[in-house]
Amino acid sequence: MPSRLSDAFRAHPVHLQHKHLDFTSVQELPESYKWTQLDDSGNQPSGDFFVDESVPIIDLLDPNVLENVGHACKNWGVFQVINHGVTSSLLDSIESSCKSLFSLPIQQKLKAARSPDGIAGYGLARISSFFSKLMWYEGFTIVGSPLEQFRQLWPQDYTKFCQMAEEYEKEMQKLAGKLMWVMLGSLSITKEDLKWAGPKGESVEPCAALQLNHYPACPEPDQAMGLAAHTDSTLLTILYQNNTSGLQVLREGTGWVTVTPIPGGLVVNVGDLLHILSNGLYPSVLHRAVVNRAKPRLSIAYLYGPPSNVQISPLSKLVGPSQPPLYRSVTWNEYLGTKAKHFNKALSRVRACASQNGSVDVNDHSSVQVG
Ligand SMILES: C=C1C[C@]23C[C@@]1(O)CC[C@H]2[C@@]12CCC[C@@](C)(C(=O)O1)[C@H]2[C@@H]3C(=O)O
Ligand SMILES: O=C(O)CCC(=O)C(=O)O
Ligand SMILES: [Fe+2]
Repeated sequence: MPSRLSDAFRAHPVHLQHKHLDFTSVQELPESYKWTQLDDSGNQPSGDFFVDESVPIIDLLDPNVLENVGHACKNWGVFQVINHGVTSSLLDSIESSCKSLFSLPIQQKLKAARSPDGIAGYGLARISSFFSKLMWYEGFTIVGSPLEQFRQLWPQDYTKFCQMAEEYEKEMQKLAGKLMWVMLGSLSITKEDLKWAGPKGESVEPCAALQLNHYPACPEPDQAMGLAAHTDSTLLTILYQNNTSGLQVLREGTGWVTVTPIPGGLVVNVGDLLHILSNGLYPSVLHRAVVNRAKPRLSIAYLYGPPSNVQISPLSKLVGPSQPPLYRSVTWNEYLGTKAKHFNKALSRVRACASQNGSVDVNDHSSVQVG
């Protein structure tokens, strides 16, 4: 059983033909990038034009923060956070470094290509193997120190980039720890209830990945897909998006709702592991990224999870005779492997007794087709 996050995909290598497009030279969308409704998992009418609903914005300094976060997690599985303590100068720096990174020639970026059974590096979206059409997307995954890969990629500039990425990871780790306790606190879970977080609640070596996402401007955005609908496998994800819209979340009964960027704001979403811990009370939100004709879009996701070999299961405080545990226990490593194999059916795979009692997964996106 793998015990480090970077070993999670060893048993389930993802073989993507590395057909990398030089997006800058394309005038017309190639057939292989044209999505129809059938290719698009979970396609629902877009809520953009008629929905007067928007993802909650939460001020982390608000005295009612617990209640507000609880409401957002329960009803949306996502919120935007302000007054989070991460400086706008750090957000600006990482954004501009990512811009330089993605503007390198494709041959150079491929020097740091992710291997089929690896976790870190440059490449197509990992979930691409579940779809017959390609995404208008390129990404870079960083786990721990990015030094080695960036040395190959950027022999002159890598130290500056690495220092900044490490500072960003440090700040995100602090914020993610804080957010985790607020999100759990909103369920009346205290630090004593979470054994793996240490006696005082100090998180024992949490695991995390930094995902740099780039969606170039697209000649036919209505037919293209940036990043197909998925949930994150994390406890929670913190996403910084530049000032270009593209992120959409699926709201039951409404459809796709755009998460409009707010200056200095960060998007926080509930991941599958928090859904499991909360025994299904907090849904992990299905989300995707669409593209546009005018401007490239950048986003930086901090994917935060528990130590990779800790067993995660519904918290005992949230389980009782009338609320049986909905999921069996699973480590993050094991769950990432399950996700690599079963994608949007991964949660159902760890569902307790799903086949015996015939119950339906409250967060089951298995109606979502994979191509
Ligand atoms: C820790 C991780 C979560 C993630 C897979 C990864 O190894 C690093 C990238 C993450 C990401 C980002 C885009 C969507 C996603 C489903 C994917 O394919 O790669 C997530 C993965 C996840 O949360 O399962
Ligand atoms: O680019 C976005 O807005 C979404 C990115 C995302 O979902 C991810 O990195 O997991
Ligand atoms: Fe995501």
